[in-house]
Amino acid sequence: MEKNIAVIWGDCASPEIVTQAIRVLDRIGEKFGHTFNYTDVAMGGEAIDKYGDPLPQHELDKCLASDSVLLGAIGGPKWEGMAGDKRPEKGLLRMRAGMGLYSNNRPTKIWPQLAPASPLKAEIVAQGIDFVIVRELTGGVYFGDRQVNILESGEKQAVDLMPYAEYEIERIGRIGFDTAMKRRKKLCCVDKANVLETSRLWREVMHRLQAEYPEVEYSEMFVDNCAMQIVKNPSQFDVIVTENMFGDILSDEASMITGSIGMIPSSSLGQGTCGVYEPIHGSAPDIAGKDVINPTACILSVAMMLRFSFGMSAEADAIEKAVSDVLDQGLRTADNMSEGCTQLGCIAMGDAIVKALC
Ligand SMILES: NC(=O)c1ccc[n+]([C@@H]2O[C@H](COP(=O)([O-])OP(=O)(O)OC[C@H]3O[C@@H](n4cnc5c(N)ncnc54)[C@H](O)[C@@H]3O)[C@@H](O)[C@H]2O)c1
Ligand SMILES: CC(C)[C@H](C(=O)O)[C@@H](O)C(=O)O
Ligand SMILES: [Mg+2]
Repeated sequence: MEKNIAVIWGDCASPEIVTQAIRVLDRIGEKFGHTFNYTDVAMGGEAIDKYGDPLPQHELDKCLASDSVLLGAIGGPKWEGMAGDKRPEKGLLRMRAGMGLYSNNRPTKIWPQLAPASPLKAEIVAQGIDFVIVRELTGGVYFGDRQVNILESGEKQAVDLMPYAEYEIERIGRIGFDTAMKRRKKLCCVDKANVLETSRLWREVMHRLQAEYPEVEYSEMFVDNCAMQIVKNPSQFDVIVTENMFGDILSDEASMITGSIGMIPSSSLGQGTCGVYEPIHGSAPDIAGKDVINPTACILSVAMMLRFSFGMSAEADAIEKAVSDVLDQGLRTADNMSEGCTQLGCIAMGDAIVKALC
């Protein structure tokens, strides 16, 4: 097969992990007889520096014309303090909206080899950590109206609105139920229905959908409790469906109990098969240029791309097996290092995963 992939190299430490992910893709191409063509796309800080805009239309068009997009992460201290709509992150949000990627899948699964790297007690880890956060990605407070008003007192007042329409909830709710049907058939809707009107509308829509999925054990949980339960008893979760900002926060928390944020990939999809695949972490400016960032989340994002956008399951399995083999060999990066293991840098970890693919 031949596939055209838009590549967003990203900012700070991001190009280091994207480099390793492309090496893995190239190796998969050789091994399975596929051709992957790459088109560079500037987004975030790189695009601000080049074009004065975090995602010019011509760069978004390259993403729209591709079979899928591979992204590291954007943003960093160099662009802090810029106006909200000029910041690197605005490019990411514009891409998600412009490509209609309302469904973000963030798998939270601990690799058994990484159990010692989890900050949770061994007995909690032993009960199993394997759930998916289905995060709504193009609505809510990220995309609601914003204002800065001047009050009579002369003070500023900032407003970020959190709108959700029924169709936005229904389409992501359906994905939550469909994901649960393919797994252990448990779905938890996480919200703040004790306070927020949007959450109450979420529940109303979810209850309608629930009738269509009688096999799914459906539950609801307040987001503050969920944050606590993820640490106390993560094995209770199979699929979590939640709104944009709650999903952002909970997925970083959830990643850590698997040993490191550097292990969790994600897919962002809408109606078609063209999606964006990226690690859930950011551009890690504090470790940029040091060859210490863990490339695994970006490499596993490639596996998700192959599986979900290109229907290449055997190829995706091969990447995941290579990651598992490398962990079996006791190879780790600094973020998930534990006693008795060998610490590698980003490039050496990429080398090890590519070698394990051979
Ligand atoms: N999708 C994206 O492009 C994306 C996602 C999150 C944050 N960001 C941006 O990234 C920038 C930095 O954000 P931040 O510092 O809050 O979050 P971050 O995820 O970049 O880093 C948080 C901490 O985790 C560490 N870390 C992250 N990924 C790692 C990896 N693969 N291996 C080892 N350690 C890793 C970092 O070194 C840092 O100490 C900000 O500009 C933010 O907006 C972008
Ligand atoms: C960079 C930021 C806009 C982004 C988000 O909040 O969605 C990031 O944190 C993520 O998790 O992808
Ligand atoms: Mg985030």
